[in-house]
Amino acid sequence: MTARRRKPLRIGLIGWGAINRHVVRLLSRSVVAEAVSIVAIGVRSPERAQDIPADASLLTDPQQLAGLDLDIVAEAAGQPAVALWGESALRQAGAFAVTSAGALADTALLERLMSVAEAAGSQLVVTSGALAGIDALAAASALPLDEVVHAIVKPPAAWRGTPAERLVPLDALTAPASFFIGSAREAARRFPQNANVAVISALAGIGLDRTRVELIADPGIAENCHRLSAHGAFGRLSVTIENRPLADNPKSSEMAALSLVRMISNSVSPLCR
Ligand SMILES: NC(=O)C1=CN([C@@H]2O[C@H](COP(=O)(O)OP(=O)(O)OC[C@H]3O[C@@H](n4cnc5c(N)ncnc54)[C@H](OP(=O)(O)O)[C@@H]3O)[C@@H](O)[C@H]2O)C=CC1
Ligand SMILES: O=C([O-])CC(=O)C(=O)O
Repeated sequence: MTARRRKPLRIGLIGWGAINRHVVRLLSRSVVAEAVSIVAIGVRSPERAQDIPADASLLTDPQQLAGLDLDIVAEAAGQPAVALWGESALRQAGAFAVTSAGALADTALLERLMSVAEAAGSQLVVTSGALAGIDALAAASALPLDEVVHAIVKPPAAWRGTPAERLVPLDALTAPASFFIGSAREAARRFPQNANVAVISALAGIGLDRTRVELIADPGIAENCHRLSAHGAFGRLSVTIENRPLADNPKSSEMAALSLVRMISNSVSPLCR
């Protein structure tokens, strides 16, 4: 990404839940702590937004991003928040980093945000989220790709409160159960809290309709796992990551927060890695 490099980097966060709270904790202990400043937090329910960073303003309306001179607005608030905050973020900051990437399965929204970014000279950034291997998949897509398959395997608890409850007996499972096979677009639409990653792999590789996604509940694991495989003119890719779930939200992985921390650190550090 091409955020202006200066110190401190002025960051706005959208959402003050498990991921963004953890991002702030991790940044405050990191080597870039002095080089970043959380200046605003956009929330839906201000009465629930406890313990926000001392210098941050609490925002409830996207128009309040104006005048804050932001470098990055980083979203981790859920898919509806992307449409709600995205246009204003792209007009007011150098970059809008999306964690709820499933929102971008709506092609009209994706195209609208890209055209706002183009007009404003900013960037819509799809963070790698809970995934591993996205850098290689995106690089591989410069040559023809034949197939990308993404299996999302989570413990039954991570699928509670989602349509999986109607497709598989989550509490009675004794072995892994596959309950969805379909396109990345459909996975993200039906499982908005668990399959944002499907859109990340799709946008990196062969798109929302050609990327095949399988969803699995596995009572034998404690981690949120992603198995990504691809082949094409570049060769073959096969990557598995076993993510520790976040203590405050078992649907989300530690790595989703770590990816945001990496993106922010790379925007301010003299070494981008
Ligand atoms: N790309 C990836 O790999 C991953 C993506 N995700 C995505 O990240 C999202 C956030 O995850 P996580 O932090 O664990 O979720 P949480 O549920 O812990 O936190 C989400 C927070 O966002 C707030 N929120 C909801 N709507 C809005 C809005 N319109 N504007 C501002 N804030 C809002 C909620 O506030 P309240 O309810 O109090 O109003 C809540 O505090 C998930 O919903 C999912 O879409 C998650 C994991 C991995
Ligand atoms: O954290 C994960 O493993 C992935 C996830 O929840 C999502 O894509 O929404």
